[in-house]
Amino acid sequence: MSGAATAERAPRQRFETARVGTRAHDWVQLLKPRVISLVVFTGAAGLIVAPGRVSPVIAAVSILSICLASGAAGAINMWYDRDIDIVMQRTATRPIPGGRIPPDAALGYGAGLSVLSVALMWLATNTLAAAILAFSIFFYAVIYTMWLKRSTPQNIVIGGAAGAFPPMIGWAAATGSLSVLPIVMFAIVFLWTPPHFWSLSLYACKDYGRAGIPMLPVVRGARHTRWNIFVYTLILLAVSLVPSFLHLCGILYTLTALILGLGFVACAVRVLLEKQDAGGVSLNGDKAARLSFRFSLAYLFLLFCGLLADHGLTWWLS
Ligand code: HEM
Ligand SMILES: CC(C)=CCC/C(C)=C/CC/C(C)=C/COP(=O)(O)OP(=O)(O)O
Repeated sequence: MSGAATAERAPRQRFETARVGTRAHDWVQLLKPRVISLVVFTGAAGLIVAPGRVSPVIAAVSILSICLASGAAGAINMWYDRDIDIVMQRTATRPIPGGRIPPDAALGYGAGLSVLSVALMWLATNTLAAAILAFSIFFYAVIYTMWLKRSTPQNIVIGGAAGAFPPMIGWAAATGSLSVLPIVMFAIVFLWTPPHFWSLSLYACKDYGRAGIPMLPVVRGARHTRWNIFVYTLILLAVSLVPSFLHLCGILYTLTALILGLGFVACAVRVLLEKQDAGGVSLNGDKAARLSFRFSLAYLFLLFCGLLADHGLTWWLS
């Protein structure tokens, strides 16, 4: 090959590589990968603390199924929400509003991955796990996204159930049944979701208002939302201690839940006391709400780490 031909092709090859790379990145972004990471972690925790032994291959396929299902639901959510995502600053550059993935292709991708994830779970484990997985996709993609999100300020209180199922799915995958602990784990994620999301919605309120989405601070105001965050963190603290009162967990979990829960309540108190105008709108760049949102992510991750560590310690001592 002549030197001139090589020189001519090199920049073109670089362009093709960049384009392929960018497209792959967009398909991954459609799955909401960072959200998946925490969803999968809570699902894996349910699977690990369940009684009995699961083969590593079955465990891996179960976790992969939860990962694909969560991503599939995210892709369908982004397909349906393309009209509002384009109006909101936070979401305007997503692959569909950004014009990089056609809406029909995103829907096909989400639907295909949904079927694949449920089929994989069913083949690898049992009907109960596959059924709850299918219901979670339906709940997030249809009940939350297509119905509740645009119709009521209680959208995420009810819709939060979708994201709370993974620990139950993990447990069901391992045992073929359910029990008190996975139901309490469901309740923890369910009660965690409102303060998690409302903290963010306090500083993303303008975006939601512009898109006409009836999120709590848009409809009932920032002050009401601040109080709701506080109340939910208190209830969450109480419910996170239920496994301890029922003797389902040991001291390691109890201490973790207590310290993290008090930390989350402290964040909520800062949100309540943030310098604000008469309507509760922050005069401080929503510093406290931003901290509370970040803390919510650390809280759930560390609480489930505490549960796993406690489980490991009990197993090691027995
Ligand atoms: C219906 C319930 C939920 C709602 C409405 C909600 C809402 C949100 C929103 C709007 C964001 C910001 C995303 C962005 O900036 O692109 C976010 C971030 C996040 N959420 Fe949730 N969430 C919910 C449930 C969950 C659940 C169940 C989990 C995991 C167990 C979770 C984990 C995360 C994570 C890890 C992030 C950070 C993502 C990032 O850094 O890009 N969320 N959530
Ligand atoms: C197993 C399985 C199917 C799990 C589902 C997990 C689940 C429900 C995750 C919800 C996470 C999330 C980012 C919701 C926000 O949606 P949004 O549309 O309000 O937020 P957006 O404006 O950022 O799109």
